[in-house]
Parts: sequence; C-alpha cells; structure tokens
Amino acid sequence: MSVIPVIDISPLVSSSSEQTKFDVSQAIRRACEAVGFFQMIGHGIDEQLFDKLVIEARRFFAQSSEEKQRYAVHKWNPSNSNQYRGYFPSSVNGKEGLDLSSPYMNSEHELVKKGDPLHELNQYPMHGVLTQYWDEMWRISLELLRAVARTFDLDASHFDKLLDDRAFGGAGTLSTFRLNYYPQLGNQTPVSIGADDGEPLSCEEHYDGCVLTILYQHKVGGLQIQSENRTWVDVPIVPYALVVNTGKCLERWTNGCLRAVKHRVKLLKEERLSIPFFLEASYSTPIVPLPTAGGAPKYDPIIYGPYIIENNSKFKEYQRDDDKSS
Ligand SMILES: O=C(O)CCC(=O)C(=O)O
Ligand SMILES: [Fe+2]
Repeated sequence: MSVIPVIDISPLVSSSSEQTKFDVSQAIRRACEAVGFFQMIGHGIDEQLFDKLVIEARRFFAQSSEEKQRYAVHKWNPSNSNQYRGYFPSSVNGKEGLDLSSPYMNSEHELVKKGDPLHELNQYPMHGVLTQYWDEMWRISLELLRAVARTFDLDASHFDKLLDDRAFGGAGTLSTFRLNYYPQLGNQTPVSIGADDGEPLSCEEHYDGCVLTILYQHKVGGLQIQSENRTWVDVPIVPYALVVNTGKCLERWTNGCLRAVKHRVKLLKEERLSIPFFLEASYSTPIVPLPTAGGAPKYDPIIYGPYIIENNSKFKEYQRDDDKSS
C-alpha cells in the first residue's frame, strides 16, 4: 500500500463508546500492519501549542553555536557529563538537534544518580511549552498503546506500566523528545544517498528502534517511507497532523504483525524543522512476542534498555564515545 492513511483518533481521546474506540483501534492496527505509518488527526492538541513549540525550537536553534554548545553532550562539550540527552551539532550528520528526556524522571533513582546514559536529566531547562508538549505526547502515546492492546485482546492498560516504571521503583519513561533542525544546505553534500535510487538525503534510510514515533513535521515535507515494492513514498504535510510510525520494538512485541518501515528525509534546499517523540519502554521491560499476536514467536525475548542502547549506536548522532568521534 502506498497511501498513508489519515486516522481521526478523537474517539480515543474523548468519551465515546467502547465499540467506537475499538473501531479506531482496529484502523490503527490495520495501518501499522499494512503501511507502518499513519497520519493522526483529532488528537486534541491545541494548534497554538504547535505554533508555540515551533517558535521555541527556532529560538533554540537561532542561538550562536557557543550558546547551544552549553547544552551539548559530552562529546562536543567535555564539561557536560551527559552522553545522550542534550544538543548535537550539524557537523555530525547534517542536522542538529536537541534530545530531551522526561521532565518527570525520578531524580532520586539510583540509575539517574549514577549518570546512566539512558537516565540522564536534561541540562537544557525544559519548562513551559516544552513540558506542555511532552505532556501531550505522553497522553497520546498511552492512548495509542491502549488502542494496540485492545486489538490484541489485552486489557487496554496492558502497556501503561511497561512504559513508565516509576510506580514500580523505576526512574520513569526513557522516551525521548527531540527537536531536529535541518539547516538550509545550499550546495552542501548530502549525509547519504538513497541505496536504490541515488536520492540525496539529509537523514539516512533507517528504521526507528523505539516502540512508536510521533512526529510533527512543520510545513516543509521531505519525509519518505519505503513501500513494499521498494519505491519511496512522500509523507505529505497534513496541517497539524502527527505522523505516527511503528518502531522495531513494537514490531517484535507484536510478533511482526505491526511493521516497522524504513524511512528517510530528502535533501532539500530550504531549512526544515521536525519534532519527533520516541516512545520507549522502561529499561527493564522484557520485550517478548505477545501470545495473542498469534503464530510461533519469531523473535527472542530481549530487555528493552540494553536493546535500545545497541540499536542507537547505529546512528551517527548517537556515536558518542570519544574514540568514535566523527
Ligand atoms: O525529520 C524527519 O522527518 C524524520 C526524522 C526521523 O526519522 C528520526 O529522527 O528518526
Ligand atoms: Fe526515524
């Protein structure tokens, strides 16, 4: 299928009958099975919040590199201890970005105090609009996973406790909220070239490793997904829609029913902002194919934390050991 479905999730986020919620949940499942992506409307996020978020993101990236450097992770600012959560410059992989962790992470937790890379607190002050947007992403994420749970004959809250472990003595969700800025590139060289079609790219062809990604692409498109016949399909701009895609973790969890699909971003002449929220499972969550997904398990059980560290090490912007410096 090459058309990316547009799904109105309003019944999931308002009071509506169980049947209506189930019908929307099924539409989400079908999209994630057939395409791996959908455009989500009816999410209930105030349009003004997106506008404020874009202003906030632009304000951040418009700062001088010295100012942004203050929030850079250790690799680019040795006086900062964070390896993972913070700013990375465009010299590494074409785009620059700011990776933010949960503003609600349990700061007393042993892993947070120890400085575990996945459990780092933000050095960039995350308040106001950024926290409001985080709250919205978290609200929607839980509803999407409840939708998935329903279609696999599970209690709707099945995944809730596997995504945020604070109630079980953990530090909280490992999810990442990222601001991506693709500068106006002029004649600069692409970060990579499409493997099949030679398309110049500003974000390489990849799968997301997380559970789900919820992405806001602001006004400028360029995101493409690979269809089953290996051709590349544009993800069009639908105003104030959020692009949702299945990550490799959810693919494993659903025994391959929901598909993670390769995607990339074309190299454009104009600047571009994209704002993904990577929904992650808690560190010690076992990812074991759901028995209700049917069929013999196609994947070995894994523990989320070590799995995602290994997965992220494939991305240039996460190769942060000093000896791998690019
Ligand atoms: O910038 C985009 O639209 C997509 C970025 C992306 O795929 C990612 O950060 O995983
Ligand atoms: Fe991605």
